[in-house]
Amino acid sequence: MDAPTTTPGENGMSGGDGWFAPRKTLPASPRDAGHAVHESPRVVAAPSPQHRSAPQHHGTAPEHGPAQRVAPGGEASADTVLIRRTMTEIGPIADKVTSYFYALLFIRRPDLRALFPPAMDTQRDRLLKALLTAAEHLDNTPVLVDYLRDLGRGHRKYGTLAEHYPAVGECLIGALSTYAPAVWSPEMEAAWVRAYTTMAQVMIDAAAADELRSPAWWHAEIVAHDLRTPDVAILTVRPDQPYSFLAGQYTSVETPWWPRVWRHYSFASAPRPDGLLTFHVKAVSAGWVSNALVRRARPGDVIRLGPPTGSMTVDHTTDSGLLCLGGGTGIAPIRALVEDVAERGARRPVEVFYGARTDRDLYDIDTLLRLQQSHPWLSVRAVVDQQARLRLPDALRDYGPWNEYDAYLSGPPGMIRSGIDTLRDIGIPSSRIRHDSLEELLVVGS
Ligand SMILES: NC(=O)C1=CN([C@@H]2O[C@H](COP(=O)(O)OP(=O)(O)OC[C@H]3O[C@@H](n4cnc5c(N)ncnc54)[C@H](O)[C@@H]3O)[C@@H](O)[C@H]2O)C=CC1
Repeated sequence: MDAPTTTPGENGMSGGDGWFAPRKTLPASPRDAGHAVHESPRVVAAPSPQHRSAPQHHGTAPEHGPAQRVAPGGEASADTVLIRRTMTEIGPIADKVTSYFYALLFIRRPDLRALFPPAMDTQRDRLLKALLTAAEHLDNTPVLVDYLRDLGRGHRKYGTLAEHYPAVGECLIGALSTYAPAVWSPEMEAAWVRAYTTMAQVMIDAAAADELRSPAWWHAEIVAHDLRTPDVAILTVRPDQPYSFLAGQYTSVETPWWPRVWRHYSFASAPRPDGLLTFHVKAVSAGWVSNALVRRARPGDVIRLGPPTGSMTVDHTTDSGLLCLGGGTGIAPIRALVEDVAERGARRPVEVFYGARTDRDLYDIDTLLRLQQSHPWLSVRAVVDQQARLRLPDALRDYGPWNEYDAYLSGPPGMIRSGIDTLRDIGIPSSRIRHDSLEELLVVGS
């Protein structure tokens, strides 16, 4: 059943003006943000241990959140239980559900096809990951609201408008109800409608607020292209308008050769007075964007950038040391963090472990060693797989103690996972470990 068989209005769904119609205007004050669709008072469940450590975004703390039907004592709310039941049901057939969802959407709203890339492979993955992430955090209001606000802001660059959300919601429910018939019921549908409507409103409000402050995207001219290894290039770009971000964050990049295909890259420098931005890009197999940026891009080419995002930033309210692990091109944001500490003039110890498979892959070691020479508080150690007794995260065990340090991890997802285990094992609490979202990393740099 891969082809859509429903037509608009089936599955109890109305047309574009149906029950998903969102409020399009900005709330009167920031305190009203996200409130419009709530019927019950705000109740925030205790964050799960896994997320208690999640660093806060640098913006204002979220005040309101979706999915307010939270049971007392931090148990999952009735809606969350229902929604997770659907997710369990569709998990094994997720590919089919997402294909069906997009087929429904493009049949009902052919005009929306132009917002998506010609090839939909990664896009399919992303929808599912966004859904799973939202479902996972449904009762964890601050985390979910942060996530949705980022998602709403990030969707501006695709040309997403408030009026698109009803169609997306209806097709999503159409796909879920078709592929989860065993668990689907009027209650299940009502839970999804409530959750989607509220989540969509948070995204719409975040996008509307962002529109008052920032462009939807920036054009940026490549001003330098430095091929450091046959596969790794360092690109320096000049945005056409001021671009403000924090060291440790990342953004999305679109090349002229693959329109509407966006990939994430971290800023490899702290904000500079000349406004230039730097990215480290490794060409990976089947990576359209990364291959274009490494092998095809030249000074003078113009790329597009989305807004900055990510919370792997330095907490300047403490003077704890920074323990930084950068694997491969994951060293990019670590270098930005080092520059950030240097610019503040703080004498906090910063210990960088730079992991690579071979000597040749340590493409940025010279810069880091130069920084080490001029900053006595900085120590840089290279861990090369071919020579090391221990792989990158395990190498930490030979040094320390690390109990006065905040840890920053950046690199391949496997390295981050084993890094988290090692750090916990050597006594660094989760609340002091920072890294980018693993979901995002799966498409970083491809
Ligand atoms: N370009 C950028 O701005 C950023 C890139 N990244 C991510 O960094 C990664 C860089 O890839 P490559 O340069 O090819 O790195 P790589 O695969 O060559 O590995 C770099 C280091 O990580 C270690 N490592 C890899 N897998 C491991 C595992 N499962 N357990 C323990 N250690 C492991 C290796 O031993 C090596 O020391 C990509 O996944 C990219 O998405 C992350 C943040 C920013």
